[in-house]
Amino acid sequence: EGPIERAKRPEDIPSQPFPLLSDFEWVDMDLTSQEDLTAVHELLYENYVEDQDATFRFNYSTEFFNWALKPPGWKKEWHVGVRVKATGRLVAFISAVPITLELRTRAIPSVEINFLCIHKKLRTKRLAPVLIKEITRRVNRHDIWQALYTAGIVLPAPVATCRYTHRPINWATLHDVKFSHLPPNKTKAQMVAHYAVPLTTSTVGLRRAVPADAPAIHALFDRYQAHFDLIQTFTRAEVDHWLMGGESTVDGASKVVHTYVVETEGKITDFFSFYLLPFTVLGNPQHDQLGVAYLFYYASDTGLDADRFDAHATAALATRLTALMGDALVIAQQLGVDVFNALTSQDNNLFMNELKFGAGDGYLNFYLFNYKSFPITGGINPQTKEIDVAARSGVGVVML
Ligand SMILES: Cc1c(C(=O)c2nccn2C)oc2cccc(OCCCNCc3cccnc3)c12
Repeated sequence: EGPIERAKRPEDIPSQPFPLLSDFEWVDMDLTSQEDLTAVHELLYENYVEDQDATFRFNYSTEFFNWALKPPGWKKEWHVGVRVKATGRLVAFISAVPITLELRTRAIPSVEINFLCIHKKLRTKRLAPVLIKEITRRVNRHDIWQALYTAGIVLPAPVATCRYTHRPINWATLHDVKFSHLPPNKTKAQMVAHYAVPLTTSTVGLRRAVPADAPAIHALFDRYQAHFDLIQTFTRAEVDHWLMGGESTVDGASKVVHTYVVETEGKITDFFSFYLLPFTVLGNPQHDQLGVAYLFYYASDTGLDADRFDAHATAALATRLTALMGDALVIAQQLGVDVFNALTSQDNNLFMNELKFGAGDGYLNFYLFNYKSFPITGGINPQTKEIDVAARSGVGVVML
């Protein structure tokens, strides 16, 4: 395992931007300005990823970008836009944010590439490879040579493949928007009852995290995720940002990322987090938005000191995570979420059957740019693609 290309130096990298078609120009988006944040939001609102049937489109808010694109170490020159020279109209975007990866305990200073978006009217102009080459140049100029990215499509050699899973919370709405279907031998009332979630949480000591919890969360999280093969490691400032919300917080609470802790006798024994990212529903008379939560990072000290494959420790962790994530569903329901999404990564397979997560028909492939790695299990059987509960995933990193 290791870098593919021999190490270059920043001074070997061109200082001039990659050539663009003559009608277009590169622009560094200024995401400290509401105007540019809104321009990026609108471009993606109208042109970003949709599901197969063009029923749903991601709806990333400007608060979401304040969180996702401005972590510690963020750079304006890594928020790359393409404008039409004549009109100034934003027609494409790609971003990089700094992340420290660890692959089997080897630290890899990297970036995370995300939000590659090209206006629908400019597809098939081969703009995507140009955007990727330009963001690579801008990152290399800062002496970073590896990158993490995900895609629904299969490109050469994913480092891991995980499967989408969904836990319906508001089954009736999911049925209205044709995401969930009524099985032939069931009634709507039975489906609604099957997915009913309690109105209140049950874990003793569960509460919203506050900034003062960050050191304890950081210590627990470092210990917990040491057992995965591919993780994102966090500085204290990165815990403050990614788990406490950073700039997306208004009066201490983020509207995007929601983090909860379990405090038992003055000690933080567990935490979990999820982020809210709605879908725009296309062409539906009853609903134009779908409330979606995505499981983010979590940790528990249950069974932490045992060997990862110790059956008793695993069973104890499964029980604990089932209780915690059951409460995450309750909190998501209180926030108006219609479906709670998770991947087969992390230790999610330990609770998803018990909590009625169902396998989706989407897959998320993880890619490492310029780094050769042995494959990592994504929590599914490579042949059947079915969720493999026994094979807990080696993927600890979560991509937005
Ligand atoms: C996306 C997504 C969906 C859906 O598409 C979906 N849920 C309810 C209705 N729909 C249509 O379901 C998931 C389950 C787990 C993780 C996920 O995503 C993980 C993070 C995705 N990163 C963004 C991304 C962008 C482009 C391609 N792939 C991923 C998803």
